[in-house]
Amino acid sequence: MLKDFIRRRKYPFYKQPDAMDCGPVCLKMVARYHGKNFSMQHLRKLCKIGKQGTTMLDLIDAAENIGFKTMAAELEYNKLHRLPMPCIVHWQKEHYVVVYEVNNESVYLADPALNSKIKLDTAAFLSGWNINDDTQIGRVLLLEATRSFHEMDSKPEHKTSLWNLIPYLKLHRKGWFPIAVSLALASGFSLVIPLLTQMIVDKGIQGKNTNLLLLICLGQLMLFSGRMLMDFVRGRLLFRIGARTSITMLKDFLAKLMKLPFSFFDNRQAGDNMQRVNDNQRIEEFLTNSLINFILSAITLIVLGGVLLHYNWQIFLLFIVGAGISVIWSNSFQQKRKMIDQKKFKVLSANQQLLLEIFYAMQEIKLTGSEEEKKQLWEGLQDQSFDLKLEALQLDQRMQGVGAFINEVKNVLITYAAAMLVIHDQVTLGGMLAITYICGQLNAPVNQLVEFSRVSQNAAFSLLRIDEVQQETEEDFGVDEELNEDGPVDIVLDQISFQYGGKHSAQVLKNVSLKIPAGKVTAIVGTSGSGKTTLIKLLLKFYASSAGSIKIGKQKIEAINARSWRKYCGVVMQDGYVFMDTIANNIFAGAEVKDFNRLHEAAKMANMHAFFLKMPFGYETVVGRDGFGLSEGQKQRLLIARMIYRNPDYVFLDEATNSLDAQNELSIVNNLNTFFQGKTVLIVAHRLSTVKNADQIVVLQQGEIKEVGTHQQLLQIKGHYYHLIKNQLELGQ
Ligand SMILES: Nc1ncnc2c1ncn2[C@@H]1O[C@H](COP(=O)(O)OP(=O)(O)OP(=O)(O)O)[C@@H](O)[C@H]1O
Repeated sequence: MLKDFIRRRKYPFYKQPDAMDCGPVCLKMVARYHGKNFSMQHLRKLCKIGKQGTTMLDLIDAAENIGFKTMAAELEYNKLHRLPMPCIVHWQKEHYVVVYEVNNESVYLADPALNSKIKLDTAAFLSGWNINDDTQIGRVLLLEATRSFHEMDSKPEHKTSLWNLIPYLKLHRKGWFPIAVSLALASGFSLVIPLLTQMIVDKGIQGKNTNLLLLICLGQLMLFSGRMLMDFVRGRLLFRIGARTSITMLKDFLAKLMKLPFSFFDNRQAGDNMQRVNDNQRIEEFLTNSLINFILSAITLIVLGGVLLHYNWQIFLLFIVGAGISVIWSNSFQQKRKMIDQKKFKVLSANQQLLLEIFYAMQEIKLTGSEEEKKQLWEGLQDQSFDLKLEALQLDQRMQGVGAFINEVKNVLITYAAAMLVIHDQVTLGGMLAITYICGQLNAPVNQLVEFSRVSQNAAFSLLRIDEVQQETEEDFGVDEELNEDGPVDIVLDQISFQYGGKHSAQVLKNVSLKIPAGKVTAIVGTSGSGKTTLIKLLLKFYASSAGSIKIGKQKIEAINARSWRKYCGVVMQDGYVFMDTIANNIFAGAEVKDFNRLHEAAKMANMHAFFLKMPFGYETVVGRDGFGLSEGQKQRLLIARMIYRNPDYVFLDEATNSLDAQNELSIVNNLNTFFQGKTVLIVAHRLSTVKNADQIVVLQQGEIKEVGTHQQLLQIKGHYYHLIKNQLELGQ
């Protein structure tokens, strides 16, 4: 039994840093079980993790890449115990967990979304594993470590622990000295107070010495005042150190984020990055609160524990046994608490998701009349949440009630034992009071030490998550070449292929070869989803192609520093963003020189000058998400003005005029045609009016180039282009 317990404790467990990391973390746990340590960064890359996480096929590829022989199967529950363990199972149709052991009543599993391993009974396991409710069948990925796995070198994680905070703390050396002094004095106080208590009784009361009594009380008063003053000063110092450390860390974090490639943000949910900002706050809380509480508790325990031992070793032992039983009692509830936490977490996130959807989709809800449906969904979640809260409360009450009873029994026993010692003249009455005072003072530190182990684990995990971002390769790491700029040059794509995910994901671009000539306008047309935006993103170095090469003049795009390249590009994307800032600053965005004459010119070309002048504060009016509202068409024209102000050599427009009315479009397209003179331009558009004057038109269908030519040439061959724009021709555009 004990052997089983020890063995199970050794099963590796890792928590997933990001919402979509369950696949690679499961692989990490299984590899660790077999003795190899692979970093999350490495496994994430192998799993080709995207916003939707990893597919079973990509997980298999990744496992085979590190030397596992794999077999994926759909299997009946009663066969699970015969499989080689550990294995990975598909969980609740959207998640992966590791199963370490299966026996008659229970399944031991490691769910990376939780804080530690859990044991589930068969019914609970089946409810998460079953493919559907009527069967006892689920999906499993079996992994066998082969020779090549054992011969492979580990690629361990960059080492992170709470010690990594030391360089940050060193920045505030001066503040730590007074804190250390205040802690030393605090420990002195905790030593002196029980001794003073004893003196009051033994010397003051029993010796009927009123002067001494007064003196001790005065001394006690001064000690308390001193302690309060020190707590006050320490609180301030800690706040400064914690807040400054957190700001420095946050600054480093944001500086790093800005240097990361676009794919980093594309592959993660925004919530994961926000979570990392919260992680910084958690570390601040750890430094300013938990760490000092821990040190204080440890000092109090050592000093008061020593004094108690000095008074009487039997009472000391009684205290240790009592405290030990109470800690074991609270720990015995861990498993149940974890399971309730898991359910609570799910309900909470579903609740948050639903509320967000209700706020964002209010228009659709009203239009479709689904108010009642959404309300019922929400109420259902509230009922579940209520049941879980009640369950948690009952558990807590049982735990705390019995815990308090154990504590009281311990206190009564100690009082009884101390009283017996007084009766047998082994301890004075003052000594007895000092002992009960000490035992009372020791309860809180014991609980705080237990709590600290949990808080420090969370802080270490937060630090790991922040450090993971610090370890990511920067967009321009080792890429120093500037663009050789003597005016625009040709951009040449040679056999470009691209997939967003792993090798099993869809090919978005297939062998695309294309010359975008310097100083000319190239238009790309094609049905929705044919890869037009993706092509622009490759040209802007947001992604690297899976195969083939892109050259800007004679330089390979991958050799050119991305920031240097983008300096020469003016882009209006389909989902371009208007910052919450003034109109002027929105147009100046990223510009080194702020020239108001040029700003007005750009706005005029985008047909927005007159409109901006009519705004409440003209060009100083704040627009954007929470600013003054702009229509889609006005937003697009502002983005066009921004692009014009940059006066780039290379222009990329992705459906930049699709929200404009015919009148505005005509006039802006005319202005742009003048602006395009001498620039290399790539336009993605559906509207005939935007593309027909292009020097060359490229037709992209399902990631492949089908036709290239001028409007007239393509009309004549009556192929893909003709069919794409036929309706617009008939409409006479
Ligand atoms: N970040 C992404 N991750 C995974 N797949 C993506 C991503 N972005 C686009 N895709 C997929 O790539 C394919 C091409 O998308 P893309 O946006 O390039 O098409 P498009 O031709 O610009 O379409 P539209 O005319 O509708 O804007 C689509 O099937 C889309 O689902």
